[in-house]
Amino acid sequence: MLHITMIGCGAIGVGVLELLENDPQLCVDYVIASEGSKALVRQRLASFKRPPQVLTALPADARPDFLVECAGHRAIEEHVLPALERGIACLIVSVGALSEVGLVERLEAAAERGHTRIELLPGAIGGIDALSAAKVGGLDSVNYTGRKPAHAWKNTPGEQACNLDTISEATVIFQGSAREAARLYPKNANVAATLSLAGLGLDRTQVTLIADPHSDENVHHFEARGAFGGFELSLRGKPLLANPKTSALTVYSVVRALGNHAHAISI
Ligand SMILES: NC(=O)C1=CN([C@@H]2O[C@H](COP(=O)(O)OP(=O)(O)OC[C@H]3O[C@@H](n4cnc5c(N)ncnc54)[C@H](OP(=O)(O)O)[C@@H]3O)[C@@H](O)[C@H]2O)C=CC1
Ligand SMILES: O=C([O-])CC(=O)C(=O)O
Repeated sequence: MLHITMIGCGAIGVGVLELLENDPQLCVDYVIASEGSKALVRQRLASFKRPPQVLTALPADARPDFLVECAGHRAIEEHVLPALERGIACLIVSVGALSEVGLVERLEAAAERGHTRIELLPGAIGGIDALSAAKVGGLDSVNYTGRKPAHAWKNTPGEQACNLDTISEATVIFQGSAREAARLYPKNANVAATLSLAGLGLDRTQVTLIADPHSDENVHHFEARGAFGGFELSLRGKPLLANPKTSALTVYSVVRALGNHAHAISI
């Protein structure tokens, strides 16, 4: 049985915990929450058959097989970097945070010092296996378009690009590099950052973001060309009720990754 610690118990964290409840080969022992959310998280987990312990930091003597980050940028600084130094393997969902200059290198250095590994999860997008394999032969271009319901862009610079409450047609709110997209839209930058890290990097990956008043899905579309040929992928993700910025596939991506580590066959 694999022993897991989760950081964050929001929309993704709760979804993951619900799906892991019945897996006899995976046990979540601890959930790390912020001080202010501890009581709420305990309440969320009260009805679980085997509720994990809710703490604000990993105990010094704890040695989980995997630490799974489902929380955000701050949690990478606070919990992932120290865990790597302690030799604990980490799975990261907030891949957009890795757009910050120097963070990838700091994570790599911490993992090397701890003789352990970091796994960046595909989350809301698919085709990362094909894209990173294509990179081996050489990529020429990767173009990504993210289309979300208009309300999913609330509290982002999309509000300055158009009136999200009144637009009647799909409207482009951003066009530029993945680096610029990550700077302006940090909470929506995970897919763009994942494609960049698997492919051509933040400066050469082109991003278009669209607010669509007629859509109730998070649509991720990308096209890649290179020595291997070309491919395109369109993924229409259903948003989670608890957080419309987040696609349900992200939850399944975490569960799949953990299952691949725990079960005899991985795919
Ligand atoms: N790779 C991908 O494709 C995707 C990645 N994501 C990323 O996944 C992350 C989680 O998303 P989601 O579950 O929807 O977000 P939510 O806001 O629903 O949940 C995040 C939870 O993490 C907690 N948290 C934040 N910082 C810390 C910390 N330092 N220590 C402990 N707990 C913390 C928050 O608690 P509190 O409120 O107290 O801060 C909150 O409960 C986000 O960073 C998001 O950008 C999302 C979708 C797709
Ligand atoms: O669809 C999702 O879950 C998340 C998303 O767009 C992103 O962060 O890039």
